[in-house]
Amino acid sequence: MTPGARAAAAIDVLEAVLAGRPAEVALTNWGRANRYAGSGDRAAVRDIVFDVLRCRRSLAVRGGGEGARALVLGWARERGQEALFDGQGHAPAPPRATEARAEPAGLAALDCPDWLEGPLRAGLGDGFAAVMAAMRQRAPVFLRVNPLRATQGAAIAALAADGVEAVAHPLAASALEVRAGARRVQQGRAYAEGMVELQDAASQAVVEMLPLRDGMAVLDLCAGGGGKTLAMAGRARLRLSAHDADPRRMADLPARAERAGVQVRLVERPEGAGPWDLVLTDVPCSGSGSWRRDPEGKWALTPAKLEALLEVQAGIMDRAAALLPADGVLGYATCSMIEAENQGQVRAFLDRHAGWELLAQRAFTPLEGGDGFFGAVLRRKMG
Ligand SMILES: C[S@@+](CC[C@H](N)C(=O)[O-])C[C@H]1O[C@@H](n2cnc3c(N)ncnc32)[C@H](O)[C@@H]1O
Repeated sequence: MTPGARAAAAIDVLEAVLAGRPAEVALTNWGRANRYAGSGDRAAVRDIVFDVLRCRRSLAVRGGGEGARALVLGWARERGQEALFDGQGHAPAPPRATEARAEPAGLAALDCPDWLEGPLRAGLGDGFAAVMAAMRQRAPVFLRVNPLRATQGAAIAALAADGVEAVAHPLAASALEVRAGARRVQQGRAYAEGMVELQDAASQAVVEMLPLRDGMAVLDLCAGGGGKTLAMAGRARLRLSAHDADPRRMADLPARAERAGVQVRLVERPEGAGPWDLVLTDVPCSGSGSWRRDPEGKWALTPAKLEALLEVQAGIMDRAAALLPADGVLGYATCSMIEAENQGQVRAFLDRHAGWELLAQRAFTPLEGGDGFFGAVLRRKMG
């Protein structure tokens, strides 16, 4: 496909997305309907679609409209590639007079919905503009080295043999940043043999905040696919259990655990299945820290949805607290940069629960390389 034809394909996909279809589904449907498109074409169309979704507000200004064609026109203009719209072959038709170009300013230039400025500024302070600008870019690909299967050096060498160039990243001792060959990771031997997992560096750093020691009984209360369960297993010899309110989310966990050489007990009802020394609550959140990877979430979030999430998060923290004895540790994590979901939840928890103390908390932003993340470590005091 020519670059112009790829832009036209992205317009088709984005039309489906704007009509309400999730981007991943729209891309899969497009791939099935256009079998002639090779893997390079599919990857290029995907990149345009996600570039546009990350920067939807500013590109609408640049492209002179809110529709899929205007958004992709804005995307092309931002890159100095308006000439792709030349109507030749399968390329989109040239810009119309109504598709006037303008320069986005203020929150539009930062691709921030108006209502989110306050909640985000509360957490990011003076860093707000720099962080929001960073959220307009593609996220790097990070891997976690699994120490149960390989040393860092052995993992880097095995990845190189797979055609993947990866280097250590300072955010976490276990983190590698992929510099080239990211699309080859999941076809390679290093991945198949459990030496590495795909996991954001800040997500790994949050797990490194937890005071894990050999022999501890640990529950991952919101385990989902088990990314953090497996990361915890790499830190110490733990007696690990995993739970999720929606057990279907843990469907892949047994196979992932086996590949990683980890034993995990899946627990349907944590109440009565303890005792636990540490409970991790990687709670459902706005996802505002991972909008580079999941940009649809930025435009779908509403004040009412955020309020509902805050209630769920507080409820899960209370549930975890009830599972922990004196000296028990509660780990709290979000992939959010909104203060109310992070430090605000920790403050509210300490107000609700006498006899608990905060051992550590840290907020991560994409300016450090990984996703926006938050981690807190709380302990129930003795006596
Ligand atoms: C952020 S995701 C977890 C991601 C996972 N820890 C990982 O690292 O891949 C949050 C998970 O919490 C689960 N969840 C939602 N409400 C819950 C509740 N009340 N108790 C336990 N899990 C809950 C969701 O089903 C979802 O899988």
